[in-house]
Amino acid sequence: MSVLDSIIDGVRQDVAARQAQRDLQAVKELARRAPAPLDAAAVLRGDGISVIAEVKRASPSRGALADIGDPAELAAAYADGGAHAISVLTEERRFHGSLADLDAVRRAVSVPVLRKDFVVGPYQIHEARAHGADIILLIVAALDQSTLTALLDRTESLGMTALVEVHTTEEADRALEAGATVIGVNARDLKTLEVDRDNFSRIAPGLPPEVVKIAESGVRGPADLMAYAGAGADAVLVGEGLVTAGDPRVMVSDLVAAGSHPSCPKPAR
Ligand SMILES: O=P(O)(O)OC[C@@H](O)[C@@H](O)c1c[nH]c2ccccc12
Repeated sequence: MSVLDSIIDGVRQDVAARQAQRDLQAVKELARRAPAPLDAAAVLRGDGISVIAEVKRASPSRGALADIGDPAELAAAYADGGAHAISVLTEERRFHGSLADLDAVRRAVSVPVLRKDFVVGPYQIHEARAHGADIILLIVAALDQSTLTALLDRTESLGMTALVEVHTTEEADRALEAGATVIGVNARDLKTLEVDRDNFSRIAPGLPPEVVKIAESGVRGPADLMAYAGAGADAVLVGEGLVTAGDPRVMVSDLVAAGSHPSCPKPAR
């Protein structure tokens, strides 16, 4: 079984346990009462290269990454450094995240918030909305085509933005077929956990100009952001580099400065 399959197995069990506590109707009601979602796609498409800064406690490849302390403080430091959006891992078993982390971050920042998890069904989307998320991650490799399409439609019907994650050109075709308008190319293969930063430049140029393109994983500093920008990225998603940085606020502001510098390449559209 691949790493991805085993993560999904655990996620299905955890979702079933939560759903037994609070059913879909109840979560939908909470979602309806949440403040309206922000237009994240507009933020990410804005001038310069946007930075999505991730609250990431651990990963399957590295184990515990850093003692991040209070996730609200970390998220506030990211926002203070100029992050355009904040990603919060909520998967518990491998990433040590939680919905409590999402709540804490939502209360701490006013920029768009991404719930980063392994979404397998509509329950998690309403749940994300109920906890104040504006963006949801949908991983093409984890979903069959009809489920992907249904989950994308569900996300949009709640006024949220779907970040549809791909790792190959075949997956990118499936994302477009499903109607994705924001596509993330992950440098990390979720089946082997190997990182290949050139993956973005192989896949992104084949995507339509109007699609918002996000380069995910492997950004260690401004040079990686510039390289992704040169290959057409609208935004970068950065986790490990930030949680292990001595001063996350300063690192975010260095990335934001690089991404808004006149010499930084802009996506052609
Ligand atoms: O820590 P990194 O290399 O900066 O990567 C961040 C982000 O791209 C990564 O956490 C990620 C991308 N897609 C995912 C899907 C599930 C869990 C995690 C991820």
